Amino acid sequence: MMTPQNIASVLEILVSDRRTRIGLLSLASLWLFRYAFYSWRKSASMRRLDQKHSKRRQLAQKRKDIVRENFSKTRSAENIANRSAESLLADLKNGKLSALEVLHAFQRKAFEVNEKINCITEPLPEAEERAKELDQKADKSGLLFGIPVSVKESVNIKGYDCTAGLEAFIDEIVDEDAVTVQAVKRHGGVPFVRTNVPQSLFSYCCSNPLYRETLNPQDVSRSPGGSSGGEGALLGGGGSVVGLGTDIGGSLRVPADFCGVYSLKPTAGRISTKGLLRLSSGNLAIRGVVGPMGRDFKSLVLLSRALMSPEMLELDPSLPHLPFNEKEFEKTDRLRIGYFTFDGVSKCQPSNVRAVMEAKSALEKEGHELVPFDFPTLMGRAYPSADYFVRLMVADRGLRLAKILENDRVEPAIQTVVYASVIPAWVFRLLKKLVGDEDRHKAVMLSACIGFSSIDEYFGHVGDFLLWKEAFTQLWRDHKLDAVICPVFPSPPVLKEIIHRVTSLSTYCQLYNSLNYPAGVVPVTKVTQEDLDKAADPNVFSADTVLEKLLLESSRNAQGLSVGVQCAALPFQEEKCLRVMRELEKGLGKM
Ligand SMILES: CCCCCC/C=C\CCCCCCCC(=O)NCCO
Repeated sequence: MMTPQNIASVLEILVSDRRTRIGLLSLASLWLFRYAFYSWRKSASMRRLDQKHSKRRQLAQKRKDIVRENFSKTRSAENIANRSAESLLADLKNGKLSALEVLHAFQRKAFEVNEKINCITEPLPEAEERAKELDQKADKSGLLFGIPVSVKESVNIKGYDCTAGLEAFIDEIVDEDAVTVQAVKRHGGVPFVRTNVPQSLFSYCCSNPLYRETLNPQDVSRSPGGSSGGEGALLGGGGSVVGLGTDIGGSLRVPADFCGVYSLKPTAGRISTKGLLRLSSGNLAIRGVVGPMGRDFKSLVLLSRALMSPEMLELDPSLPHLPFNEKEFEKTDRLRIGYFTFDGVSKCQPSNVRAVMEAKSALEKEGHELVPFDFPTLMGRAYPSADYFVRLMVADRGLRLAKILENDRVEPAIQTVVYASVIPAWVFRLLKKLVGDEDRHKAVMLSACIGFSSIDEYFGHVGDFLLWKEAFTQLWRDHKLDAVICPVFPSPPVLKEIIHRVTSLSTYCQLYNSLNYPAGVVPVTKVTQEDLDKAADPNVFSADTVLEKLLLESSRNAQGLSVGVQCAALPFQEEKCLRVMRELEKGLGKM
């Protein structure tokens, strides 16, 4: 038996033998040498990385200086940057405003907002020339004529590197605009700034080692959400009126919700994704999309029209021929709309339940029929939507991303990816058995880390997933629904210290990525003291999981912050989705 005495006597024998002593000493020195060598190599590579970051930031600063000098020549015009895209467009077309003065007003405002919340990575100095060219044109047609458009950093812009805050892509200059940027330009839009993202776009944070952290314009102690967080923050702060974001698990919708603005996640395949930095482009089960964001609803519709225009279809002939259907959008007949406030995974705080119920009343006021759509109960626990999403999203256990991150500083939000790629799957399988399914969020996270042991298992899972999607759509049809409204996120905007932990809480958004349904966000209400009192009362609201408890903590002092609602429709029915959003706007008295 191995007792401490036995171990001590074995050690004594070993140490008393001279040759063993020398052997042990050599082994220890070798280990020490190896450790010192790797530490030195690591710190040298971190120094190189810091230099690379600082050089890239200097370039961004140079571009800022050029742009500042240009807009300083024009007098300050706050009243321009406050206006909606629709009202600007009217004056740009009738000649009351020039594209250049509109650009300068937005550049000035964007810089002002950026000083407070660090939401832009850099401006695009070439916007100046573009605006001047537009001002020379007699033909002022184009859905976005002269409108400044902000662009998420991971969307390709010719002549720039699109990094997603990853070392591997710094200075990798792209030679063509993304198709969406080309479409914006064809419609007379003026891409003018690039907005910040979380490292790798694989989280709901908005921080990366290169461009650092973006803050929420409503409350700087909170995150703007991600991954289109810079975009949401700039729009919410008033520095842009429309912009482009991307979404594979909520990245257009979480920031819109957290920053009090509008967005539309389209069906994958409706808007071209050519020219996006996509780290999971090989994932056909859960597909990434690019979509519009807007400071107000009408501006969102304007950009949506441009992104689904015949010009877009011409630029990417692989898209189905579905130009924006004005007739469908303009319809006014009564709609049958489902609603739910619990998806079976993440319990919503009172403010977020109230937002859905207020949206329900607003839509009823407009004459629509609202019916409960409690899909988790109707489908039974055999259909855990969150589990399908995460397992398929990281079917490679994050291996691809972990390789890209090899020489990088890694942000806390994606540390799990690095751990999962080095710890054997059986460890997570065992942990999942021990933990059980009681804590739904832990179970979801562990599912993601387990991955698949064979292609056979993966295909089986995808097969089950497709059946789940069919069952969901059938349920929707059985309820004769035109659309569904539900929460965007289970809580108000989250504190920046904990945002990196909420990945498995964004289940309301992930649902529509799994289903590939279009879904948009409308800000509906603001958190009240009464909401917070209810949240703190265990008789009214009980947080079940560790993360729900953490969210509850984070919601303290959240009064006054915006809370939105998601509106979803069946695949390729973006117009219907926007129509429900419009009806909601009307019902809320915003139109
Ligand atoms: C194997 C690693 C486990 C890590 C656990 C991660 C769990 C779930 C991953 C989902 C994260 C999705 C975030 C997507 C945000 C988004 O929409 N990005 C937009 C990309 O264009």
